[in-house]
Amino acid sequence: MGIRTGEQYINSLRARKPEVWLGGRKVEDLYSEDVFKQPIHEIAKLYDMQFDPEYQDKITHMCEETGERVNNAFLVPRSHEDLMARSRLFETYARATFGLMGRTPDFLNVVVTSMASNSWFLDKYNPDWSVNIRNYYRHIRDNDLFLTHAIINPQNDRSKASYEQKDLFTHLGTVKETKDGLVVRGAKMLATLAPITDEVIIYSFPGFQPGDERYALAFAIPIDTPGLRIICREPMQDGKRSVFDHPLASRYEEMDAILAFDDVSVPWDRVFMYNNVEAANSLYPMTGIAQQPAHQSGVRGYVKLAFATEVACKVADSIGVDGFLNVQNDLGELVQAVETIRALLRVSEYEYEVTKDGEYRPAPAPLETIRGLLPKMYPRAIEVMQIIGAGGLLMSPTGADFENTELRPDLDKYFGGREGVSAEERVRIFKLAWDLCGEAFGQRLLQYERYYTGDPIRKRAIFYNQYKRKSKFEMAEQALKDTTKPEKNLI
Ligand SMILES: Cc1cc2nc3c(=O)[nH]c(=O)nc-3n(C[C@H](O)[C@H](O)[C@H](O)COP(=O)(O)OP(=O)(O)OC[C@H]3O[C@@H](n4cnc5c(N)ncnc54)[C@H](O)[C@@H]3O)c2cc1C
Repeated sequence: MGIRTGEQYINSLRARKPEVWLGGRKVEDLYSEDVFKQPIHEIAKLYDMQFDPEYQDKITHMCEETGERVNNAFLVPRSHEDLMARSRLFETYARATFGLMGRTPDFLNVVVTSMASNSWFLDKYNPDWSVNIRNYYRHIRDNDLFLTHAIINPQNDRSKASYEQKDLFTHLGTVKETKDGLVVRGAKMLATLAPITDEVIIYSFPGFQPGDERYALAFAIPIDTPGLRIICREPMQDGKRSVFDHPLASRYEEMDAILAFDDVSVPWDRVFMYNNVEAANSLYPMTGIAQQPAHQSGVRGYVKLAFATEVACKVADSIGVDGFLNVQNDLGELVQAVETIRALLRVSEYEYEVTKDGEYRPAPAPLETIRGLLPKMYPRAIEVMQIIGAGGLLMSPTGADFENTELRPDLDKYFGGREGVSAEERVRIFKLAWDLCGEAFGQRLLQYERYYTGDPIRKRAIFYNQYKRKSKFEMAEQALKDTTKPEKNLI
């Protein structure tokens, strides 16, 4: 089949019935549920872009294996141009949602592409596993599927291993093998957008110890597999808020969920590994599934930071405060942050690595640097927006107020901005800002930037340790040598 339209994506959602729990009730018809309607349409728009002549060549390509047109997320990069083709996809999708939706289909499709193209390392454990992941890659590529993933154990007692928790199956683990596959039980989190995806893929960060065998597993199943329960967090919006009052929250809510597996059967051909601590710990380093998706996340994060910066600038301009030195200083800082991330992205794309199998990967150090900087830069952009918007952020009337003819003259008079900025224009700008910096929706966006791919503190510690292993500290050593020379040699 190759690329799907938005309508085909929606039809496949309507055809299945995953077990989704929302606010204490089971969702009967996902598509009619207000909370999900608009996000479904935002994802559908991305699918439709694949057919739009303006974007098609930017974000899709002809698959060599099938001769069909497929998304660039399924491209195994064999040249610098391939890397840039992916980059174009990431940026096009990110711009379509202002970087506010992190788990658009490209994210996990890149993960699976990386896993499949590097799955050879699994052969020494079980050759079926690498065959399964390659076939799975073909399945999602050729049907243009949308995946969620859950790689983290629920936060129960982090001071203990999975097998030491109160119940052996609090964290997702293998219960038994049958002739048809594995039976798994327990929970994983934090599956963003799970209710409106086609499939879920399960794997984990490294760090397994002997004793963790039953938890060392990776597999993928359809999201409506019997026994899989999707427990959603409280929605940040009810799906009924007006686009005027909540221009971003009303459209880009990415629902997050815990996945509870109640003796779920995973067919053998969907098992990518199990019961093997060494294989599970090798998955990240051997397959590039940190690097390739970090490219998507870096581009998306760049777009999101650039968007937040633009909104902060518009707020300042609309009330005529951007002539003040302190405001210019804050906004200049944000623009420089955006430029820093853009430069790091370019370095990662131009100082690429090539694996021994000829796969091109963006350079990891600049991507990890983005990963370390954005959890500081994005909250700072939000803080600057709050500081500049000040009291006005709280003082926006509603769209309904603007429609009231009795009230409207007052609004036009008291809510107008600097010369040339009407009341409605100023209020619209401030509402954009409030969704980002005041609403629960905006707080989630901030938390996402901190944690979307692991703990930034531990990630930076790993980054430092890698640097320490590689670095010979040559300049410092040279300077030390110089100071041991007799003084006369120093002139
Ligand atoms: C909005 C959002 C969306 C997300 N989407 C997804 C998704 O789609 N799929 C997915 O799989 N995951 C997703 N994540 C989850 C994300 O991967 C985790 O939040 C992240 O890995 C951190 O894990 P945690 O939340 O369990 O925090 P924890 O690991 O429990 O950390 C809590 C605190 O304790 C500290 N801490 C914990 N353990 C240690 C330790 N061993 N050493 C030192 N300090 C420690 C941490 O520094 C942190 O301050 C998402 C997260 C967010 C916030």
